[in-house]
Amino acid sequence: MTEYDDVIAELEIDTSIDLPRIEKAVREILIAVGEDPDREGLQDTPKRVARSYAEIFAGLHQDPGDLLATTFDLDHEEMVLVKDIPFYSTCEHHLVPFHGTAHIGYIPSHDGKVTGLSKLARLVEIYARRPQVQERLTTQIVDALVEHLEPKGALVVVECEHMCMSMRGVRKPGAKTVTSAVRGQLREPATRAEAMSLIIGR
Ligand SMILES: Nc1nc2c(ncn2[C@@H]2O[C@H](COP(=O)(O)OP(=O)(O)OP(=O)(O)O)[C@@H](O)[C@H]2O)c(=O)[nH]1
Ligand SMILES: [Zn+2]
Repeated sequence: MTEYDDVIAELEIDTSIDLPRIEKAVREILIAVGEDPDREGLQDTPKRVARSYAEIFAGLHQDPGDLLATTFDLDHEEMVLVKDIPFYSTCEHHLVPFHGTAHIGYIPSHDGKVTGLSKLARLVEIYARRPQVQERLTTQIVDALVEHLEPKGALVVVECEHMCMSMRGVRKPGAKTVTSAVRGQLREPATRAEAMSLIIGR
């Protein structure tokens, strides 16, 4: 039994996340920026950051295959689209947040294999809760759909604001980055236009 066991259980954290090591590193960062890690307000900060990192990087230890293993046969071969899925991720270049919304559409396989709608939002979480770049987040989501649902087509659109462009660096708050990844039948202009109009027509 370690002092971290209750945290690991509460947050359902994968035990391969090394909480004491994060804590040590955060203490070092505080010293390096010129702070006193032993002053009252900062005493518990390394521990808090370790817990919060375990949460925001939990996706590194989660398998989208497990998530999408449960499918059901609905005989629905038309487009399914879940839009405006909010999420937070962490920029792998600066370790500050980027956040926004994801839109996921797919046309089920010939046998109408579909997944639960919540699983699409959970899929976003698995890939968002990692050190990320927006482009990779977008393609990982669409490729997981293709691999595990074998849809006739799939499309993912992600819109984000990056804190590394807002609070530092170029300092352009409000600038939005939009990325998309399209596979299969959704590459066809008419089908793609239908999906995009469903996303934009909010
Ligand atoms: N393509 C892409 N770039 C990103 C993403 N997140 C951050 N970046 C960019 O990564 C780049 C890193 O550039 P560097 O020159 O190595 O780092 P930097 O000196 O901190 O750059 P500035 O942010 O311009 O101050 C920056 O241009 C960021 O805007 C992302 O999700 N996708
Ligand atoms: Zn960044």
